[in-house]
Amino acid sequence: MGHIVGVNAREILDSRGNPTVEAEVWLDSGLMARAAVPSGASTGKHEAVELRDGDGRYGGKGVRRAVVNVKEKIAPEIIGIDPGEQALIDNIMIELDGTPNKSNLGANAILAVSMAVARLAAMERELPLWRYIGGLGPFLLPTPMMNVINGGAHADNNLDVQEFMIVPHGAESFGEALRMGTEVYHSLKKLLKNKGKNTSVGDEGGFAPDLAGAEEALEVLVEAIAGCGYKPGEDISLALDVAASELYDDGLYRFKGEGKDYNPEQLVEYYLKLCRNYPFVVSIEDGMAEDDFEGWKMLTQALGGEIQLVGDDIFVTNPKRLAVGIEEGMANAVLVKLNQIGTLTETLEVIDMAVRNSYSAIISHRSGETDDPFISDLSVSVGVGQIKTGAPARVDRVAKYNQLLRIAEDLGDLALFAGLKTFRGRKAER
Ligand SMILES: O=C(O)[C@@H](CO)OP(=O)(O)O
Ligand SMILES: [Mg+2]
Repeated sequence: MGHIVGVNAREILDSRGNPTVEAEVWLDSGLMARAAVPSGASTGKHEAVELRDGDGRYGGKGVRRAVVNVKEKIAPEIIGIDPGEQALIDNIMIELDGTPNKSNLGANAILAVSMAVARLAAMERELPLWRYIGGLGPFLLPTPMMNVINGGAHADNNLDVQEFMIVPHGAESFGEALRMGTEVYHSLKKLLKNKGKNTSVGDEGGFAPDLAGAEEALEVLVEAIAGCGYKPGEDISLALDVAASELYDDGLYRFKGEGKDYNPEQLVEYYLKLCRNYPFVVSIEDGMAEDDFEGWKMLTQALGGEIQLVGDDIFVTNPKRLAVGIEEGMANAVLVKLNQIGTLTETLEVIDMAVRNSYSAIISHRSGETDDPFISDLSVSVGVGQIKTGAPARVDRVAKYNQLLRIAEDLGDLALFAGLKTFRGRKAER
C-alpha cells in the first residue's frame, strides 16, 4: 500500500457564506482526496472546538489558523503513513492536539484531514467510500429526515422549534422516499402561498414562515402530506428538532414565539400533548437542554417507550457523554455529527456504542454545509438507517441526497431501505 506524501488545506465558503476548512491529502502514486468540514449555528457547548480567527476578517469567522495548523503541524506528522491506517492517523492528531476538546489544532483542522484520509484510502483500494468504511456491511440506505420548516436559530421567523421534518418511511426504496418527500416539499410551498405565508427559506432549505407555533406547523405538514395522497403516519411521519438548549434560560424553557415559559415538568407535558394531538410525530430531538439531565430523564420516562428521543447537544457525538446518557437513561437515540467530535475514528466509536446499547443513531449534516457528501457514504456504511440532511432543495443539502441515489444504484438489488425499522419506540413497531 502507498503512503501519504502531502497534505494541503485552504479556506472555502460554506452554505451560509462563512469560511470553513477544506483539506487535501496526496498519495505517493499521485492520487489526491479532498474533504470539507461543515459548521453549526445551534452548537452544543460541549462540542469539540471549531477554531475561528476572530480577527475581523470575514467578521471574525475566518479559519486561517486552522488551515495553517493542517499545513504546518498536522502534515509533517502524517506524511509517510498508509492512509488505510485511519485510527493511527486520527490518534496522532488527537495526541498532537493534546486537549480534550481539540481546541489547540481545532476540530475543523483535524476533521478535514481525517475525512480526506478515509477518502484517499478508499480511492487507493478502488472502493467507494461507503464500502471502504463499512467493510462487510450490512449496508442500509437510510430513511431521510427532511427538514421542510425551519425555525429557531436557523431562520428569522417566529417559530421556537428549530426543525420540522417529514420522514417518508413508507417507501420501498430510498429513491421513492426522496421522491415522496420532495412532492410534499413542493405541495407545502403551494399550501403556504395559498395561506398568504412567506415561502422564503431558512439555513437548511426548509420554508421559514411566521406561524402561530409548533401545532400550526405540524398541522400544515399533515395537510401537505395528505394533499399529495399520502397517509400521515403510514407513508410519511413527522419529526422535530426543538434544539431546546437555545430556549433554556435560568431553569426555564422560553418559547418566545408562542409567548410561553415552561419548567421541565411543564415541557414534558407540552410534548405529551403534542404527541397526543399529532400521533404522527415519531421523533423529537433535543427536547431538553444539553445539561438538563433531570429534564432528560423525565422526558425519557414519559415518552421513551413511545417515540424516538434524539440527543444532539446533550451527547455531542462524544462517547463519554453518550455513556452517561446510556447509564442514566437519557434519550434513546444519538445524533451523529462528525465535527462535534472531530475524527472519523471517534465518530465510528460513538455509533458502535449506540448500536450495542439499543440506541438508534442518526447521521446528520450541520446547518452550515458544503457540497461534500461524506455523510451520505457514512450513513450507508454503518447501516444505522437514518440520515438528517435538510430539505430536498439547495445544492448543499441535495448533494447528500444525490449521493445516496448514486449509492443505491451501485448497490442495485442489494440496496435495502431502512423504512421505520430503525426508529425506537412503540409507534415504530406497529
Ligand atoms: O441542531 C442540529 O441538529 C443541526 C443540524 O440540523 O443544526 P446546527 O448545525 O446549527 O447545530
Ligand atoms: Mg439538533
